[in-house]
Amino acid sequence: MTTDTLTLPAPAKLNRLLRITGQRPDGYHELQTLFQFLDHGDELSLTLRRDGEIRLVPSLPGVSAEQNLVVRAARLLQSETGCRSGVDMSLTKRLPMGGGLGGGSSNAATALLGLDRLWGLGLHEDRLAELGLRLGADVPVFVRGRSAWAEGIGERLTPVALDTPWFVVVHPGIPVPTAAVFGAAQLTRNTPPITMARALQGGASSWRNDCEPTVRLLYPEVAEVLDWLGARAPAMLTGTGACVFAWVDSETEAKRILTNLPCRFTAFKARGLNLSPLHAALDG
Ligand SMILES: C[C@@](CO)(OP(=O)(O)O)[C@H](O)COP(=O)(O)OP(=O)(O)OC[C@H]1O[C@@H](n2ccc(N)nc2=O)[C@H](O)[C@@H]1O
Ligand SMILES: Nc1ncnc2c1ncn2[C@@H]1O[C@H](COP(=O)(O)OP(=O)(O)O)[C@@H](O)[C@H]1O
Repeated sequence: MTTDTLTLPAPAKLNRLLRITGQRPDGYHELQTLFQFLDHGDELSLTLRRDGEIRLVPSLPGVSAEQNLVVRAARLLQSETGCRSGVDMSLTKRLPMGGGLGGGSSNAATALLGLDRLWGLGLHEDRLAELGLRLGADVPVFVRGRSAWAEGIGERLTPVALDTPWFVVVHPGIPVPTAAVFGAAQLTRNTPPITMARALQGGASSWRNDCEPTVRLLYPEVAEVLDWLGARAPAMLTGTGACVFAWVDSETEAKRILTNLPCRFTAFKARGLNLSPLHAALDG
């Protein structure tokens, strides 16, 4: 049976570890990172249009519909496949923009997989991941939908099963643009690469984020969150920020930390997942 409307999750990700091991001639940084999904995120609704039009209503504050990654994903899919169907999209945004939670990339992956289903394209996951990479370095992991060890700029992915604690994720109330962190002179760019086995062997207590010292220095609001949360549980930066996460043993402990949150910060609690809720929804 075919359906005319799909409503799908676009989960957040955390970078449980992030090492910057070099820089390519085109300026992009080579990373080693561990990606994990959360059971918290945005939601994208897709309704089939037969006239080929692609619409997003309403658009996000500060991002025109044309720049929005879900519209760009839909156009890319149309131009690559010659598909003549269109779509009406609406996005329920819960993830902060520029938060290091991969919201835009996750939205793009949900659009790619959702439209592949809605338009009956039947594209292979490898092809969708390749199209995703053209939209952003973080899109492929959301297309694949498994926790992963990532290398290159994040596109060389090996699935892994990570521990799945409860997390408290705190946003300092300011965005941190990815390009500003990667453009900073003082950023560490020469961390020696390690094997995935060694990274996993060390466990969460050994995992670090190479962006953290630079982000601390450039964004005192993030440093404040790192100090506040770090005093309550082990805490680190996700991606290039702005969000900081801490891992705890139970939902009760997560709630306890949230109860005392200073009102200048926003926060949520979520469980770590090794399978993306998008894939669970599409397979269910
Ligand atoms: C570093 C990560 C870790 O997850 O951080 P967050 O953005 O999620 O915080 C990501 O790989 C980010 O991926 P994504 O957000 O898709 O980045 P893009 O839009 O492709 O790149 C934005 C800009 O950041 C720089 N950039 C990005 C990725 C990379 N490996 N090296 C870079 O130097 C480039 O200047 C690029 O123009
Ligand atoms: N659907 C979208 N959701 C969020 N941001 C988007 C979207 N489409 C385009 N963008 C642009 O991408 C930028 C990075 O967004 P986001 O993915 O939320 O941050 P991060 O990569 O730090 O997790 C935003 O500041 C915005 O300009």
